[in-house]
Amino acid sequence: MAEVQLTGVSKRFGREIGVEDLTMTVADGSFVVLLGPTGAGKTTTLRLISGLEKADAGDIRIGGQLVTNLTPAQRDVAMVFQQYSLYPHLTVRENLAFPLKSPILRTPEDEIARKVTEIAEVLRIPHKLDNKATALSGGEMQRVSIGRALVRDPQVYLMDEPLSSLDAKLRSDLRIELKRIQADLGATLLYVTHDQIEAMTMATQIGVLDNGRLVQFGTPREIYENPVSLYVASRLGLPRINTLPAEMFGGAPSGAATIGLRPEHIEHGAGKPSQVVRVEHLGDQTRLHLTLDGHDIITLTDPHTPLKGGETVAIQPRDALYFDAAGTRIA
Ligand SMILES: Nc1ncnc2c1ncn2[C@@H]1O[C@H](COP(=O)(O)OP(=O)(O)OP(=O)(O)O)[C@@H](O)[C@H]1O
Repeated sequence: MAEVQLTGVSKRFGREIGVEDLTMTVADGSFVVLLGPTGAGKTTTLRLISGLEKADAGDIRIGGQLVTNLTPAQRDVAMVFQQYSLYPHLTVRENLAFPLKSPILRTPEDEIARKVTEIAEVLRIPHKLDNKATALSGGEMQRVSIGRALVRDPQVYLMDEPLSSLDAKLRSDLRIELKRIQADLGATLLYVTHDQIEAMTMATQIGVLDNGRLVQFGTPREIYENPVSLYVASRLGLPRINTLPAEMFGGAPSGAATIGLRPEHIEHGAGKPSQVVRVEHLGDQTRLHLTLDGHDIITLTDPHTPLKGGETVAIQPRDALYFDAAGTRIA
């Protein structure tokens, strides 16, 4: 597979910023996740790499080769979209085989059959191989779409929220499968998601986009534990990071305007008394909704907590994050 390198890439749509001066390297064999709210430029980045959009400025290299002026087919990338794109009149088998039948590839028939069977098994649809694409559930269609990318051996895979239309169980199964397949193939994969569990568990690196600009690039742990700004800190973590006036607990560093408290930054049992508004049992976590001097705080607690709404619990920060008035991290 190959490394993807973006250097100073910009793309506007009229006055709208798609991406702005984007410089990023997706190393060979890495799994990079792009995070950012809607409109941040994630899809535009994938479309620029695949050649579906043309950059206004900057260079894109795949495997060291400048591809800025190449067509999508010449770039040899495989893209999976959020919405499945299958040939409805073909069977699942024919849909999966289609990318291998390109005259350029000249894949032998027995090799095609072997790859199609292998991918169908990985995606758990071998019993559907002879169904028409239209005779599948939405989740099965999306698995075939992913399969159509995986049967190929492109320079890079580009995936735009490929699991978002699937139910929770299939999504978590495929998350693990996709990560395993990527690691086994040593594939280079650039992946867009809004799902932070996908980002945390699959990514080797995460790139955070803000209005077309790359504001931080690092491992999931770096992004979570050492965010450069409040914006980045707010992209990961459930419940979301709590933000309070910096001086609320005393001891804030000079220049701090906001203290950012993730659940693990909130110690219970000492400090300032806060009111319990509600204890929320979500099954996999138990959330404690608190209020302190008119500020709402959401944190986590023991599932067997005796705390109830109306009670008081003392809290204090531990290893919290501090930000200045512009949201830049200062401590
Ligand atoms: N074809 C287009 N024409 C006009 N504006 C566009 C076009 N494609 C993208 N944009 C604009 O570029 C910006 C970035 O869009 P993009 O789709 O890359 O965001 P995104 O991060 O992928 O968002 P989402 O999470 O909603 O998919 C947005 O302001 C969007 O409105």
